[in-house]
Amino acid sequence: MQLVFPYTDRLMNMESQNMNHLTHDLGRCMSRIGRPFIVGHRGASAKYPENTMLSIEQAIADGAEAIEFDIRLTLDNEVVIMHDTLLDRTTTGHGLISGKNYFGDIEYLTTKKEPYCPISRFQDVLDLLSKEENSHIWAVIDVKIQNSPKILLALSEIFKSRNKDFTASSKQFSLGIWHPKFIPYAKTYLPGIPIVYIGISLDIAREFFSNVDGYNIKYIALFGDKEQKFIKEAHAKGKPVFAWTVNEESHARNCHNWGVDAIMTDRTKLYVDFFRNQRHEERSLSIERKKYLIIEQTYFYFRYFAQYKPLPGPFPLPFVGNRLQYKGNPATWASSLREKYGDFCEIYMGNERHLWLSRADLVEKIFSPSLNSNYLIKITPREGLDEIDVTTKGFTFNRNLKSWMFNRRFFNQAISSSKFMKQNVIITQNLFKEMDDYWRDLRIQTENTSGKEFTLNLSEWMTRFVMDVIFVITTNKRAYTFANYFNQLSGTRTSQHSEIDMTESENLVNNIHSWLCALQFYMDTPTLWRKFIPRFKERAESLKGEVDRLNHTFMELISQRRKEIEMTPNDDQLSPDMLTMLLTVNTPRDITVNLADDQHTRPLTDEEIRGNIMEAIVAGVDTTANTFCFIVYHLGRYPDVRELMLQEFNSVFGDDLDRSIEHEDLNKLVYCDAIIKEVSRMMSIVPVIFRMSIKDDMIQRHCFPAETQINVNVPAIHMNPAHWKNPEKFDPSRFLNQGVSGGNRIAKNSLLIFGGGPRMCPGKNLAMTELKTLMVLLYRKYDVELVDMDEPVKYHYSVIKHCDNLMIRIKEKILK
Ligand code: HEM
Repeated sequence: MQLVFPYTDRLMNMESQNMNHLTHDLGRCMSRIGRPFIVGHRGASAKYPENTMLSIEQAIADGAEAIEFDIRLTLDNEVVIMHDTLLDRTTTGHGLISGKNYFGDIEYLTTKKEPYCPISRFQDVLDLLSKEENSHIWAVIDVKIQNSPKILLALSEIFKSRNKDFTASSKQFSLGIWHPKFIPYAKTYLPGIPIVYIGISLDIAREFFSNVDGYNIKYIALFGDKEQKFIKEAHAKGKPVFAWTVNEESHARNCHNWGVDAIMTDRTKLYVDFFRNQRHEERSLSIERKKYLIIEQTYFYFRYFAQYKPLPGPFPLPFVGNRLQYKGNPATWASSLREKYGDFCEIYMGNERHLWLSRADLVEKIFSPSLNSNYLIKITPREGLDEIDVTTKGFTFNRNLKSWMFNRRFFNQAISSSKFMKQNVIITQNLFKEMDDYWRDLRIQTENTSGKEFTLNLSEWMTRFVMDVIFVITTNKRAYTFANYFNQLSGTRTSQHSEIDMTESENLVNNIHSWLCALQFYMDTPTLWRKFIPRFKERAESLKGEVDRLNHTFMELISQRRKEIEMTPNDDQLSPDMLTMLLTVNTPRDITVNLADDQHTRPLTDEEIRGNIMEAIVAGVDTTANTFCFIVYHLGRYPDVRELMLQEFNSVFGDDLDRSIEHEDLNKLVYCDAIIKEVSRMMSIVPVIFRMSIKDDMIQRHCFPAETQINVNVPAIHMNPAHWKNPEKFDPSRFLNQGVSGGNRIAKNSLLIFGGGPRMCPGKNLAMTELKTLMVLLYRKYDVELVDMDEPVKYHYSVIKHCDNLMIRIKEKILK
């Protein structure tokens, strides 16, 4: 398949004097080769020791168009090709490279890995690329973040010793920069050499690197529809996007489909061949398949006109139904459907019928509390979900009710035990302290520290913070997500955690993100599309690879913890995290209290545990973090409400701003509780709740068969004046004095923050505990304001409502 890069035409038409060589030459070459450039990451490092001449030469011999390597500066000012700050991992030497001379010391070392190679210098690479036969090879120099910017001066001297100006070098080299502080030095010392941002954060790329010539982004950070918009944005500006480090076939294929311009890989030969072979593959629908599709559609319209009396709704088109009208925002779609077709209407996703319910009285049956309810399953049978093995495991997609009930019982009791909740409050406080230290460091680094004020993007911090909290309470392991973020913002690896731990966790967290993409894709994409349309088929394969990898990682985590438990002496206490509880329940080391009953006497299998842990993380993090951001936004907009909340904190904690929070304190925070509910009502973080009819049924005299998909339009119910007085008004007091005579009454099924019936959110109490603890921690310590009081809150949807770029200003209160 000949793929023309989306931005190539534009590049070709641009005046060449307005472009640097990187964008210009890349544009030309790519339209010619019709696939991403292959860049040898540290050379052909899967075959030969990384960052050596042997490895770089091999990458070129394999047919790579470019090479990538890292540079470090020695004590005697030589630029050597090395990744780490230390010699220890890859060479026979020890200690910091910056503390050793090249001459007389590093020059005598070799690689640890065979065949033993000398340590290369930048000079050597320059010699190689200056050869006539290599004049087409292009290179990315990774200027590692821990280097002093003076390495760029040393680099400049080496270039100058070959050519007086940088014209020749700028055609072959580009500088990979991690931190914006290097940019002015690069522009001064190496004028004309293109600069590429290297990193893992698209937000940082957008905010601090808008003036560079290209982007080299970690593969996983480009995963997801929103993330891939970044590639389009960059292309619209004529800037290429590369991805690192691509060592899986499915990843390479994804990069190709996303329009990534170059992939950095350790396995150069494999990918040069891979793309060569791929282009020869034929992809066309066979005649049999086409026939099958026609018969299927005829049957669909027969049923549509003859069998059911359709509800109001748009007419479904062949094959796609009303799918094309869906623009990725469930709440807006639900609201426009309701406006046009009323509170009870229908649409078709492909050939599948979906009923939409937008009023509390319509959902009465759906949220019946009975365990014999007709609505205990959430999603209609979808082969895609079977393929990724979630329909008999975990919760949300589990169609096996026996297995779901078994899991749910243990999950519920594990996370609602008081031991677990207490631990959660302690962990949140400890991690908040660490995050607060990072904020202090960043505040000190910023120039304006007057009045101890500090501005931060709360939405970025909170998704990472809550990920860490939920990770620790479920697995007793850190995710280091906000420490990683701090390192990126500060430009140095200054958080106290080890680089290996942090990289491993970062990969895991990214993998969870891919798993979520996979769930959505396999749930929404019809089987026929996944099987027969090449673009969907490839995406399906690649996402399946991500799911398998994540399952494997969690299985390893579980077996590791099982061993740790076995090694722990019987008298020693085990940590009350969820993984340990689920591993020990119904075993002699059971640390849960009355968790099991007569019907639930066996231990959980590793696969069951995996499902429970993964869903706790996936379902708990974004929901809680985004709810917290929306709370902070509302408290910024409504100072009266904030004042009442602070008075409540004062009545519970006194004026001791430092006293630690006990789990019991949180029950006393009734106004705080009301704020959370009111914000959640107005924002409807989870805008659609799904159910499937197990048997034929009827709502308001409209009959529908078994296995009909039902979607509940939550914002419509949360904002319906029939259920709520002045629904547009932010008024937490509507949740006070419930159950008191003459007090407020909440209409049945009108508040669906956590869903309803037996499939209601099992993390409800944990979420409320977490949110209250965070509110106390932030508002007791700081005066918090919105940076822009007039700006409406920004958000986007992907399954749930995500708060975007919430900029707040915090000022430390004076301790009494
Ligand atoms: C403010 C935070 C949260 C909100 C707004 C929220 C909301 C929801 C909603 C609306 C549902 C669907 C319920 C239904 O279908 O009736 C749900 C399901 C679920 N939630 Fe939460 N949730 C939050 C936090 C959490 C946390 C912290 C956890 C666990 C650690 C969690 C775990 C789950 C699980 C496992 C399900 C699936 C239950 C099932 O299908 O049986 N949630 N949540």
